[in-house]
Amino acid sequence: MDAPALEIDRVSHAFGKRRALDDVSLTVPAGRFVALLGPNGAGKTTLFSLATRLYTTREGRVRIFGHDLAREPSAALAELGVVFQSRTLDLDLSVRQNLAYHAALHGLAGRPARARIVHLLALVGLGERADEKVRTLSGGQARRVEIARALIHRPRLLLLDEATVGLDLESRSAIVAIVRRLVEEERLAVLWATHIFDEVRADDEIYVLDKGRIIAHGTAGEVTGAHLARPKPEDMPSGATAALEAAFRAMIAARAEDAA
Ligand SMILES: Nc1ncnc2c1ncn2[C@@H]1O[C@H](COP(=O)(O)OP(=O)(O)OP(=O)(O)O)[C@@H](O)[C@H]1O
Repeated sequence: MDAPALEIDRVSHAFGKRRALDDVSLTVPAGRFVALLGPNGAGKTTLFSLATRLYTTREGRVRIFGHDLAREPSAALAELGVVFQSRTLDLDLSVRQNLAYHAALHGLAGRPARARIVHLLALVGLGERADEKVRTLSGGQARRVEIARALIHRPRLLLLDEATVGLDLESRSAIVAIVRRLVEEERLAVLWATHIFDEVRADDEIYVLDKGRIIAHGTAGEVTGAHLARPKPEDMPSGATAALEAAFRAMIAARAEDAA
């Protein structure tokens, strides 16, 4: 059996006195889509920064396909692709140039690099825009280039931090569909961080992060059921997305009451 794509094992992280992550554990199995749901400030970006070794993990362990990130960083990071929340493409280079530059950083050049770029741009539906400057693309298209770029070295795990933030509904749906297809067809493992409920399906495995702690884990359907046991009639949600959102609000409210 494959080692899990990602194991976050009892990880904590503080910025000075502010504890951004507190004893967080989560697992993304190989070839699976897992969502990390949390409001702004929950700690999602901090978790991504630790999983990509931007920050050093001082408490707890991160393993990628069984490779300990602290002890075997090269082997671990070779399996990892990441799309950060903030945009990082060079706007004045073409789509192809952006990808070629990134390929070179991974030691991929010449014909194999060119072929990989063509393949990935087709995968994200941008084959025809390869020679246009990134500046001419829409926000959603630029995000799709970032997904292609993150996959250039054939990682088996992709982390996406609020990849659809600021995009219109149509662009968001296109990106979610591309990522889900990569999971189904290419057996890519994905950790999808979001605070947008309609990106999560009832049968998706989710972790709910709030104020640095995992407060719920299960399928979205299970989490919704557990936290909406006694909904008030006026709160009865009309669909799966609304149900998850209502459950989420119930959890956060319960935690706020406990803290008071
Ligand atoms: N570099 C930093 N220095 C100090 N505090 C930080 C730093 N980065 C994050 N924090 C704090 O850590 C907590 C978690 O922030 P983080 O950015 O990880 O959350 P998030 O879930 O990604 O939210 P968002 O979606 O708004 O980015 C917040 O209280 C934030 O203010």
